[in-house]
Amino acid sequence: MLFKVEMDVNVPIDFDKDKFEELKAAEKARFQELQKAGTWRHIWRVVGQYSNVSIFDVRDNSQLHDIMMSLPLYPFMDVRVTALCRHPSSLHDDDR
Ligand SMILES: O=C(O)CC1=CCC(=O)O1
Repeated sequence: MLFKVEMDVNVPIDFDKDKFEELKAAEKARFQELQKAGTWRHIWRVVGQYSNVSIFDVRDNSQLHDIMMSLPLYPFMDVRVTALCRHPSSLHDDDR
């Protein structure tokens, strides 16, 4: 199942900088693990914002939920999830 996930990262101005760098490194490692597995298919930065738009390919809603809960930066995120399905005109067989 495919989902568009929009993540806005909001870090309190007085949050410990070293701790935040640790969380960012952990987030990057988790992202790259999921990207290699094909689960986190795409990510784009939203220009001018500490936000991204991502496409996830997961088994079901529960798997996406568990992944989101596992993200090190999750406590700082506002997240919007949109379920996607294949467009009938798509040339890509894996759009489902
Ligand atoms: O930088 C972000 O938008 C948050 C994030 C998601 C994956 C990653 O490496 O950083």
